[in-house]
Amino acid sequence: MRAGAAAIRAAIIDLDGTMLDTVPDFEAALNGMRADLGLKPITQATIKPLVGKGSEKLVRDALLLDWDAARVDAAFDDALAGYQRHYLAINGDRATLFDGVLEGLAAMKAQGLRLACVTNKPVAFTTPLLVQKGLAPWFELVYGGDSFMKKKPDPMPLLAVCSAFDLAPISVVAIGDSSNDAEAARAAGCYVLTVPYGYNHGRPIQEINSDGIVSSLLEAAQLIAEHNRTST
Ligand SMILES: O=C(O)COP(=O)(O)O
Ligand SMILES: [Mg+2]
Repeated sequence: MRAGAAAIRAAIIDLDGTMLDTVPDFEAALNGMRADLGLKPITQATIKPLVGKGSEKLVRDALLLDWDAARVDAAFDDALAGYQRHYLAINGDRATLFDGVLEGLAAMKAQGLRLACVTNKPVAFTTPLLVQKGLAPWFELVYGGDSFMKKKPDPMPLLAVCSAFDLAPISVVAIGDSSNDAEAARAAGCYVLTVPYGYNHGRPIQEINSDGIVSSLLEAAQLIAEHNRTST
C-alpha cells in the first residue's frame, strides 16, 4: 500500500482459511458423502489444498481421488446433494476462529471501515455459520459463491461490494488466504492483504502478488490504520 494514496474506507474479508478454520467441518461433510458412496474416509491434510473454489469443485476433487471423470460425472448430482445435506447437519460444529479475528474486526470497525464478507462458500452455509461464530454482526454485506454468476477469482463479487458501498475499488482492501482472493482483488482494482495461516490451494503464500502478508486480521487493521494516516 502506497503512502499518499487514497484512504481505505472498506475491507472485504474472506471466510474459509481467513476467519475460520473450517477444514474439520469439510472433513466431516466430505467423509459423510464418501461413506454414502462406499468410499473410505480422507484426511484433513488431503482436504486442505482442495478448499477454496466452492462446493462443486471440492466435491468433484474429493471424488476424483478415487474415480475417473466419467464416473464422477455420473454420480455428481447425488454426491453434491449428499454433501450439502451432511454439511448443513454439522456446519460450524468443529470449525474454529483463527487468532486475532474478532480483535481485528473490532479494530477495523473502530477506524470507521465498512466491512463485507465475500466467500466462495454457498450462502446457505455461510449465513448460519457467521451467526454461530459471532461474526455476523460485524458485516454490513455478505456474499457467497452462489450470490453472483461468477465467484472469486473473478472480480464480480468484489466489484458488487464496491458498488453497494458506493466506493472506488482503490478505497477498498480485500483480505484473504488464497490466490483466489488476490486475483479477484487485483482484477477489481482493490488493495489486497494475505494471511499465511490459511489454505492457498497448498501453495506458499509468498507466491501471491499482494500488498502485504499480515499474521492476523488485527495486524491487517494496524496496517490499514498506518496507510490511512499518510493518505490524502
Ligand atoms: O470454497 C470455499 O468453500 C471456501 O471459500 P473462501 O475461502 O472463499 O471462504
Ligand atoms: Mg479462503
